[in-house]
Amino acid sequence: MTKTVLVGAGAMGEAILAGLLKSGRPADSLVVVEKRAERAAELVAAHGVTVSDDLGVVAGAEQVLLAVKPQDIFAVLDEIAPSLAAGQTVISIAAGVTIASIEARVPAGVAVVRVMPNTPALVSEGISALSGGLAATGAQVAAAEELMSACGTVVVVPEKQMDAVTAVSGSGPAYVFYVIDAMVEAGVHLGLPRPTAHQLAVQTVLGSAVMARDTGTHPAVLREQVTSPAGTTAAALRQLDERGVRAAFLAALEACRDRSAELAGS
Ligand SMILES: NC(=O)C1=CN([C@@H]2O[C@H](COP(=O)(O)OP(=O)(O)OC[C@H]3O[C@@H](n4cnc5c(N)ncnc54)[C@H](OP(=O)(O)O)[C@@H]3O)[C@@H](O)[C@H]2O)C=CC1
Ligand SMILES: O=C(O)[C@@H]1CCC=N1
Repeated sequence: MTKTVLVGAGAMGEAILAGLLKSGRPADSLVVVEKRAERAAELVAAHGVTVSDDLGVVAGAEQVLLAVKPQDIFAVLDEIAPSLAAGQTVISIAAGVTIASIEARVPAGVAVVRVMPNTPALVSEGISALSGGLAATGAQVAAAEELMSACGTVVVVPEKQMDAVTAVSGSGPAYVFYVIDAMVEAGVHLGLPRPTAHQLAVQTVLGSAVMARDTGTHPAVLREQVTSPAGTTAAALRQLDERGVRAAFLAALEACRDRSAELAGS
């Protein structure tokens, strides 16, 4: 029996697929559904997995992981519902889409688990927040946790926190890449060769994240440790404060949360 069927191997689906395979998950325990022949060939060549254009392959799978856009998920659910049966688990990573709206479209006894992953899953450094639905047993939620743990850290959260989670970690890598890109461009502006600016910016973000994680020290304290009296960092941070960067982050994450909530009805 195929253990897991992945429906949708776009940016996030392929990152999860790569994370699963990198963690040692056997390729023959996975089937990917992809309708476009050209994309299917790419996935076979890159990952050595079985790719089908038939959503009927979900029949009998232990887990069906839906990685399609929120705007497409209900059409996919309506198409696969006749092939699903009690005991299977549908895992959705669609932003905003609620567990109840999925449960309403699958047969009774099909477990639903909602997950918000992020793209660092590709390098097994992702973080996924996960909530189980009404029909999901402890064992089914644990199996979903195990699946996602191949892509990095997993935390279980109440579903009502999912829009906020999306604002912090689901969309979060985009903010970090934005910061890296801005630091590289600024470094080039200051006269550094682009490869040097890139290496300095990426390792600085990586080292800072590892330090925040491994020391457990509050980021404000870590920031103070960099900020010598009347020094260079204080001059830089003053510019960030004067230009409203902290307020911009709050507004950005609020907009993200609100868009996630809107997608519930997509
Ligand atoms: N990108 C991210 O960082 C994150 C995304 N998510 C969620 O993941 C989901 C996917 O997002 P993302 O990867 O960015 O989007 P993409 O558009 O990159 O991927 C969506 C994929 O779904 C495929 N698809 C659509 N309909 C079907 C179908 N009927 N059968 C099989 N495949 C289908 C598309 O194929 P085709 O191109 O051939 O139409 C495409 O490959 C969304 O719900 C999003 O909210 C969650 C967390 C993070
Ligand atoms: O931009 C999006 O809608 C998706 C959901 C979280 C990250 N990317």
